Amino acid sequence: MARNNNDDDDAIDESDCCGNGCTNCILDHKPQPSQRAQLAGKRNVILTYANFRLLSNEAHKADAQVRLMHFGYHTEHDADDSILDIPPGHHVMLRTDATTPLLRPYSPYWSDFAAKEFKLLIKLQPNGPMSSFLANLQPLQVLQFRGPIGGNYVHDAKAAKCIVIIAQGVAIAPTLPLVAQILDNEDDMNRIRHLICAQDLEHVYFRERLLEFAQYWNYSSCLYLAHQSCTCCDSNTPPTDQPCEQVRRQLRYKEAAYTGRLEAKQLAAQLPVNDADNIVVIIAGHSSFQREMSEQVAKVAGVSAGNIHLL
Ligand SMILES: Cc1cc2nc3c(=O)[nH]c(=O)nc-3n(C[C@H](O)[C@H](O)[C@H](O)COP(=O)(O)OP(=O)(O)OC[C@H]3O[C@@H](n4cnc5c(N)ncnc54)[C@H](O)[C@@H]3O)c2cc1C
Repeated sequence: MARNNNDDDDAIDESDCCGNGCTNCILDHKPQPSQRAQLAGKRNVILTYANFRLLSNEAHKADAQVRLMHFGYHTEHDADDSILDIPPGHHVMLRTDATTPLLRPYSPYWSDFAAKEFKLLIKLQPNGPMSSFLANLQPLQVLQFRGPIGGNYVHDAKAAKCIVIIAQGVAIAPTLPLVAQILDNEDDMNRIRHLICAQDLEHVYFRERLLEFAQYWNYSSCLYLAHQSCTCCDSNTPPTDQPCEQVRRQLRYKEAAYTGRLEAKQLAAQLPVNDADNIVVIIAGHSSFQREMSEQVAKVAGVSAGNIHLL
């Protein structure tokens, strides 16, 4: 059961941190009133812990441990003076004290400003305390979220750079609003290379959405499928630049894939040569993945730390 929201001041202290060493910790990135909310003259409901009701909870077709959860703002006194603003690339903190107090960050892949709703893609971790709690959620159950937290990457629509977005597994979620923001703005001349690391094609989340993105002149993507199986290759078959015929037949128009991990050689092929100042790299994934990828992009393309952003 969610707590009553009677502590709704905006103070942040040590107890607001989940202790997992997040790159964008709430202690350094306090939720700030958004420009959009200020322009609209409205209150952003999520700036302090707010109640959200679970509207739907679907298992992903390839993996029952991956859930698509849709939440809507819940209040008994909803005067129309509020909005929900979670800018692209930001996350929110989920707080629960069902059994013991727990705090965990989650990154919405979709949110609606006026309807005050958002969606999460959640991978339930074996034996994870928050995962166990989420696995047993009931329809319409009310949870408490606070945010938006982030701001490590501030997009410049006038920059005309090559934005390389590297996403691992469910961490593709916060990269979708970032991509959509660029593609939806006709005046934005930045180009996006979306490098998506997944175990296999079945685990490429939001594949249809990625195919929609591929219609735009300034978007391209490549899937890195570390454990793609087929009947023609075995574990001794070395990865090649082109997937085998069987995997190729499963790809859709404008879909590029590589059956292996994204490593230095593949990164070097994706990053523009001798143009480090015009490359911006955004990395979404587990902290060890973020560390490894940051080191690789710095090494293979000389991208400076200031142009590498971790979500
Ligand atoms: C900024 C940020 C945003 C996040 N957004 C999302 C999101 O949108 N969806 C989502 O499912 N999770 C997300 N996470 C992870 C999430 O906060 C929890 O860690 C996760 O749900 C597990 O919580 P837990 O309490 O069940 O298990 P924990 O006790 O936190 O973790 C259990 C085990 O799983 C490992 N683990 C946790 N997360 C991952 C991961 N992503 N990949 C591989 N191993 C992992 C931990 O290292 C640990 O060994 C995000 C994390 C951060 C830092």
